[in-house]
Amino acid sequence: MFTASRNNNGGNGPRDNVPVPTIRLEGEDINEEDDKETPKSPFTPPTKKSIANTLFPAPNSIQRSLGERRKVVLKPGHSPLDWGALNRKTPKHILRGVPANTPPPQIIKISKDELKKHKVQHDCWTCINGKVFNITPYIDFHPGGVEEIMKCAGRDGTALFYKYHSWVNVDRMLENCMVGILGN
Ligand code: HEM
Repeated sequence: MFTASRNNNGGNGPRDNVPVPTIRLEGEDINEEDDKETPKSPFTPPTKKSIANTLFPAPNSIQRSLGERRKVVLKPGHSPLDWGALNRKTPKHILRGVPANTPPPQIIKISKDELKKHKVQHDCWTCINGKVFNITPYIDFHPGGVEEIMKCAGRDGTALFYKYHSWVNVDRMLENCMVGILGN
């Protein structure tokens, strides 16, 4: 007799305890073995509580340990994807906020006094892990809101940054906004 069965393991062999449906073609012989009642599913249906406990972020993640997520509504055109697009089409010196012929950020030293001068929304720098970034163009794109990101304006924001989101890749996100390296 022909039975078409398919495991739910991507076709790589049967999985333990998982019922496999049997499809019978019309007019074919019935084998008693096949006629047994389908075993009960080993899965219990999810409840609201179990869904809340299993969705992203994972229950034991850093995100959860911070309590309620505090994302804000961003202005239209300010999603993370829009930030990516802006980075692709904007010349780097504009994102860095420096003249076009400025040497690469890796060889520019910035003093703490200079960093302090850039602490307003239209001219805002911060330092994370020793790298100074011009965050002026990013402020409106920050998923945590303007008020939060402005707490690191004109100063070293490393501790605050890691307190809220150690998982965010700041070097990648702000790579085109890097002004220089923090000196003394
Ligand atoms: C300058 C560098 C910063 C960058 C590039 C940055 C980037 C981000 C990104 C990408 C997210 C979304 C995270 C996610 O969805 O998983 C986020 C959320 C957030 N950020 Fe920042 N951030 C910066 C600085 C800060 C600072 C200084 C603070 C606080 C004083 C802060 C507070 C927050 C908060 C509260 C959220 C929402 C967290 C959540 O989703 O639960 N951020 N930030």
